[in-house]
Amino acid sequence: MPTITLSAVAKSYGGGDYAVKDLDLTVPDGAFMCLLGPSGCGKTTTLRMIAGLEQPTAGTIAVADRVLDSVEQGLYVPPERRGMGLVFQNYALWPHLSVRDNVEFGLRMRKVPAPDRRSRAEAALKMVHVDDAIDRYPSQLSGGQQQRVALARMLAINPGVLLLDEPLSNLDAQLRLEMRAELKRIHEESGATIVFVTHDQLEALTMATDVAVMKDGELQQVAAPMDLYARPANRFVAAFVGSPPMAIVDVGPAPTGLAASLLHFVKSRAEGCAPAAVGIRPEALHLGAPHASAWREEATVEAVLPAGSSWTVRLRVLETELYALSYTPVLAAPGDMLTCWTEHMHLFGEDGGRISAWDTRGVGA
Ligand SMILES: Nc1ncnc2c1ncn2[C@@H]1O[C@H](COP(=O)(O)OP(=O)(O)OP(=O)(O)O)[C@@H](O)[C@H]1O
Repeated sequence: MPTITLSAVAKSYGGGDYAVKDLDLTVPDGAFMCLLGPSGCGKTTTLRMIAGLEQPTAGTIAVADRVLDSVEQGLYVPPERRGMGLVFQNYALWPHLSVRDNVEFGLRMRKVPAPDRRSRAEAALKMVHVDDAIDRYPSQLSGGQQQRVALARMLAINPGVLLLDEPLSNLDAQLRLEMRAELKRIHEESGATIVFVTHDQLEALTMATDVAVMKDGELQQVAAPMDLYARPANRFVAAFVGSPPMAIVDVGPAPTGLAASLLHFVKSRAEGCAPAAVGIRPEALHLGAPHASAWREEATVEAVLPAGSSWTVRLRVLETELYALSYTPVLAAPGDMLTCWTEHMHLFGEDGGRISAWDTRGVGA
């Protein structure tokens, strides 16, 4: 199975702006890599370059030791010779062909003999759990089933690399949830290397083995989902990943109120540490009796928002609004005064980058 390597890849559509800038990215063999970022950050362009649908302006793309694009060497392998399967948001199935024929279509184009075609189509449809609808037409299927057929069509050609561009965005919330679990299972069963484009951080965190976060055409961080969440490399990733988002408080150069309180705490724990901003995730902000070593302040409850299994509380702390997320019932009412506290802060420097030494409290100590 193949590792995909992008080296110093850039793409300009003309006019001096770059959709993708100097991208170095390795998608490990068998990974489920999500390209994550806000609209326009270059995710689709990156995927289309891997697919061969766009040619890079600079750089090299290789799969295993086979170079597919090299601007320097004037080398370019067209999409149909890359051995990759693509599924896009609009997964057009042929309306006049049955599910079986839709899936067999790609195999027919590749001149696979009929009996082999038949068994491969059946196996692929079985894998995506729509084998019971094999003789139906696309109009007789739900959106989720159609999406599965589109996937089966790709899986049947047995690609080493599967490229998916927001394939779940046309589905309703329930189906999206189901399909996320299905895609994970399909990834494990097929062993394919998957690159998946999404702007939905939850989708990325739940499915991926590796997440690459992009902003303005530039790679911000590549990490396993929990590492990305626990140790975001900079303010952008910290604010983009997590819901409700991390509160990020600017603490320099002459902080007052909450900023002063946080900075005072940081300096008391790590002498010489001078962060520009302090971040607190809502679920790391607790209410009630604090741990001895924790940062704490008095908070006024502004609103309690129960959501069945969790409680979001809007607090006012030293004139600043903060959110706390609790997974145990919060029995407070607006106007109540409580102590809020945390032991988990994220520190960011002047350049927005994470001060990782703080995570082990080695800063300035
Ligand atoms: N064919 C094109 N011609 C000119 N500019 C383009 C073209 N395709 C994309 N762009 C520009 O390149 C930048 C990156 O676009 P891209 O579609 O890769 O981003 P994205 O992160 O996938 O966004 P979205 O989630 O909205 O699809 C954007 O500024 C976009 O306007």
